[in-house]
Amino acid sequence: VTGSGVASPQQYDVEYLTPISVGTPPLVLNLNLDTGSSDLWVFSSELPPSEINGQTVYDPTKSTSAKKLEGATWEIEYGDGSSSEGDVYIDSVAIGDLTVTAQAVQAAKNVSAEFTADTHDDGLLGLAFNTINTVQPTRQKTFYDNAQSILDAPVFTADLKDDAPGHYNFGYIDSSAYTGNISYLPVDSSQGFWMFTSPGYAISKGGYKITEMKGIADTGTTLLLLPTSVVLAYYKQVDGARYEGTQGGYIFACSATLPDFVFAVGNNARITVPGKYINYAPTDSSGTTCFGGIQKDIGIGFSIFGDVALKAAFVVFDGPNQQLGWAAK
Ligand SMILES: NCc1ccc(-c2ccco2)nc1
Repeated sequence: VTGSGVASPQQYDVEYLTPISVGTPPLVLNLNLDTGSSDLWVFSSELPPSEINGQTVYDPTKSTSAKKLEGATWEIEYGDGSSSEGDVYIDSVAIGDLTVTAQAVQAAKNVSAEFTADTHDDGLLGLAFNTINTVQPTRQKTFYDNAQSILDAPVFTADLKDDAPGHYNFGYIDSSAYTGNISYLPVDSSQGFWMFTSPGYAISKGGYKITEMKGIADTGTTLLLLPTSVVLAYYKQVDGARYEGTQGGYIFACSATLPDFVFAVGNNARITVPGKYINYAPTDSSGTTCFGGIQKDIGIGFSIFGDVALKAAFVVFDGPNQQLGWAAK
C-alpha cells in the first residue's frame, strides 16, 4: 500500500497543510504534518466554542468507527509556546489511498490562542518517534508507525516547495521528484526526533567551513535555526543585517541581497538553500524591513532544519533503517 497527500503552504510558507480523512463517514481535516512531534491531535466538538475560529472539528459521536480510549489523556507544548490537550479515540485515518484503521486520534478539549487564531489548521499529525507521544497512561503510535507494516516500503518522504504545493508520500520514493542521488545519514532517535549531524556549511560562493551541526529535520518548524557561530557568519554577508531583540531575531532591508546557505550531507553531498528562501517575510505592513529565515538555535540544544531548509530538498524518512535521505530537486 502507498499513500500521497498534497502539502499546501499557508502564507509565507509558515506551515504546510495536508487533507487527511478521519472516521466514518470520512471527515476531511487539514492537518500540519509535523516530523518534530508525535501526537495526532485534532480540533474537536469537545472544545469550548470560544476556542474554535473557522476550523473543521472532529465529533467522535458522529463517527460510527470511533471508540473512546477510556482513561487516556494528552497534553502537549510546542517550541513556539503553543499548546493543546484533550482525550483520545481510536478511529480510522487515511492519507490518500493509505488507511490506518486503528489510529489514536487525540481530540482537543483545549487549545492555546495561537491555534485558535490559525483558522485553516485543523490540528497536527506527528511523524517523529513514538517515544515522545504524550498520551497517558499508555503512549500511542504515530500514523507512520502504524502504517509501516502495510506500506510497500517502510518510508515516507517530504517534498515541500517554496510558495507552491508539494507532497508527503508514504510507502514509496518518487524518483521523478528529485535530481541526482539521495544521500543517506544515520538518525539518532534517542530524543524522539529525526536527528542527524551535518559536518559543515558554506555561504554562497564562500569557502566550505567544517563545523558539526547536530539538528533535527522538522517540517513543523518554519525557519532554519542554527548555531550562533554559523548565524553570525551568515549575516556578516548581508549588508545592514542586525539582531533586533524586540523582533526576536535578525532583520535586514527587504531589498537586501541574501547569499545562499549550503549545508553538507555526509562528506560529499550538499543541499543549497537559495538566498530567496532566507528573506523570510516583512516585519510590518510597510515591507521595508524583513525577518531572516536563518535564526539562532539558542537554548534548544540542537539545530532545527525547518521548512526554510526542507523546501530546498527531497527528504526520505526511513524509520526501520534509522536513516534520513537528502536529495536536491
Ligand atoms: N512545531 C510544531 C508546531 C506546529 C504548529 C504550531 C502552531 C501554533 C499555532 C499554529 O500552529 N506550533 C507548533
